[in-house]
Amino acid sequence: MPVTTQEAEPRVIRSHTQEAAEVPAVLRIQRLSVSYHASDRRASGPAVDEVSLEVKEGQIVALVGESGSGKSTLAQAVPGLLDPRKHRAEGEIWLDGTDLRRLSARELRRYRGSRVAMIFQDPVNALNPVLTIGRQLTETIRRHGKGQGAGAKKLAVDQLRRAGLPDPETLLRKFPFQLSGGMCQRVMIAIALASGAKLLIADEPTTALDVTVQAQILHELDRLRRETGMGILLITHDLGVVAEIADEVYVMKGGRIVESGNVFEIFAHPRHAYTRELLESR
Ligand SMILES: Nc1ncnc2c1ncn2[C@@H]1O[C@H](COP(=O)(O)OP(=O)(O)OP(=O)(O)O)[C@@H](O)[C@H]1O
Ligand code: NI
Repeated sequence: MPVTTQEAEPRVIRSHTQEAAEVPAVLRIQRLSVSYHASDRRASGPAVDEVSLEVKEGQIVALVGESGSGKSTLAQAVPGLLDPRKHRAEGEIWLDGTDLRRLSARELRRYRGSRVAMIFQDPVNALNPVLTIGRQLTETIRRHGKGQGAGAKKLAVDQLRRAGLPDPETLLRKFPFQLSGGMCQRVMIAIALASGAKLLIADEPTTALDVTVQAQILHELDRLRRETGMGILLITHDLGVVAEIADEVYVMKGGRIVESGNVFEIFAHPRHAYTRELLESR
C-alpha cells in the first residue's frame, strides 16, 4: 500500500511561476482617465488615459515607463490622493467590491490606510517629524481597532520586526530624524502591515535610498506579499528588480498602457517598440 503523506497547506499564496487565474483581485482599475485642469497642465492630453489594470492577492504588479508617462498620477488616483480641485477623473477603481470613485471624501479617508496603504520615494518626510515611531505605529493600530495600550505596543514591536528592523523596542522611542532613510521606509512598511491593508501602492519606494539598501527593501516587499497575501502595485525604474520580483508588468507611455502581461513574456518577447527600447536602455 502506498504511503500517504499529509502535507499542510502552504501559507504562501503564490510565487511568480504559478498561475494566478483563480486568485481574487485586490485592485481592479477599469478605463481610468485623469486630466489635470488646464491652468495646471504641463502637457497636453490626459495624464492617465483609459487605463485598465489588475492586482491580485499576493501579486507584485510593476508599472514602468518613462518620466511623465502618468505612473504617479495613476498611483495617487487609486487612494484618492489627488487634489479634487485640480483634476478630473473618469472610470472605475474597484477595491474589495467597492468602486472607490463613488465614495465621498470622508468614506475615502476611511478606506485609505485601512484597505490601501502607500509608500513613497521620500520615507523620512512621509513620517510625522514630531512623533516617535512608537506613537505613529500605535496610533495606526488603535485607529484600525487592532489593539489598545500594551496590546498595541506589542503589535507595533511585532510589525517592526516583521519589516526587518532590529531592536524594535528601542526604535519605538526614536524620532524619524534619528533613523536612516532605509529604516524610515521599513517603518512605513510596518505601518502598512499594522493597518492590515490588502493593497500596497509603492511609488519608487527605493529611489531616495542607498543602492545597497534598495534591493533589501524590495526583497522585503517580496517576502511580505508571500507571507501576508498583500497585493503590491510597484512603480520602479529598476527593470532588474522587476524581472526578479514582479509577476505582471504594465508598460505606460503618454498616459496609456502600451503593453502588459506576465513578466517572463514581456521580458522575453516585448511586442511594443517602446518596451524593447526600455529593455535595451537598462
Ligand atoms: N499636480 C500636477 N498638476 C498638473 N500636472 C501634473 C501634476 N502632476 C503631474 N502632472 C503632469 O501629468 C503627467 C504625468 O505625470 P506623473 O508625475 O504622473 O508621471 P510619472 O510617470 O510618475 O513620472 P516620473 O517617472 O518622473 O515620476 C505629466 O505630464 C506631468 O507634467
Ligand atoms: Ni512619478
